[in-house]
Amino acid sequence: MQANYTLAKDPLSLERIRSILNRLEDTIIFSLIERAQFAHNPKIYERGVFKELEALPFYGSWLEWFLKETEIFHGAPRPGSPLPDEYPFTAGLPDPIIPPSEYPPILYPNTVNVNASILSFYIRSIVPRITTQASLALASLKRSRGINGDDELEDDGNYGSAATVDVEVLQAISKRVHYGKFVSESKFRQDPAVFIPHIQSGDSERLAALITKPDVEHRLLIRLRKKAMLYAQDFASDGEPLPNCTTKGKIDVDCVVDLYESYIIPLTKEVEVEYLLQRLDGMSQEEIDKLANQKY
Ligand SMILES: C=C(O[C@@H]1C=C(C(=O)O)C=C[C@H]1O)C(=O)O
Repeated sequence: MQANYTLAKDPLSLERIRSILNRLEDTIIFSLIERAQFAHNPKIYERGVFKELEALPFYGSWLEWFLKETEIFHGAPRPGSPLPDEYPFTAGLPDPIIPPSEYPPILYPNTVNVNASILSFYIRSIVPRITTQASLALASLKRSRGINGDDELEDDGNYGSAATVDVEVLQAISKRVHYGKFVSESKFRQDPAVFIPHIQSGDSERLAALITKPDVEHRLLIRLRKKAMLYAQDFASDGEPLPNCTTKGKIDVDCVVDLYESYIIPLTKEVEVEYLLQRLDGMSQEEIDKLANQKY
């Protein structure tokens, strides 16, 4: 995913960064709508289920294998890579065939990567909920044909399609959450002296309070619900929108809002704080004092 900050006049404008976060809402909602077409297919998230993978050899889940192969093919950056808006889910990736392009060093060097948390909440809390409608329809169809094995009722066999969409959703959520580093750098540069004492004392709570903007979050959740309701709307063959009383729409709107409220926003703020806690690493006290008096 080409970094879209390299050509920007002011890549750290908070307004510009927030517009990118706003646009990523659309990508995430539409990717979730695509995933909701398939049943839960829980076996693709369990390790040791697909013995064919162990012959490769690979000992992760079906989805972890899709993530690994996709990230190798895309030449995903590795820790310390100059491409600061994409982060790998897979550890120990080989060097990309084509060396990564050089990007202007906008972020301070850091090791923050929360993709393990993203993968965990996505598998445990998001996939089961957004695929409920498809899974229930499948279960009803299977029962009508006398198939009752519980582990099969949520399995439509679309393991490749489901995992392909899962990778798209995970990459979009990862980009959105890790854009918190750009937000954090932008806020830090607005007034370094406000942040520096709390970074030096390791006061995560105080830093979290400084970066939290409740009004921005409140407006985001209202906007997100309206977008999800609109994008999920079903239409009749003549193009007339089907009223919500006759159809549930393409996705569970409450689940989309909960994804942001309970997972994406808190994790973005965690990235902002963790990035700030590394913002002075390697600096001398003299450099920090100079920074405290600097206005970008
Ligand atoms: C991303 C920002 O920082 C925080 C995180 C937000 C989010 O994840 O949507 C929104 C506002 C802030 O609490 C911001 O200020 O825009």
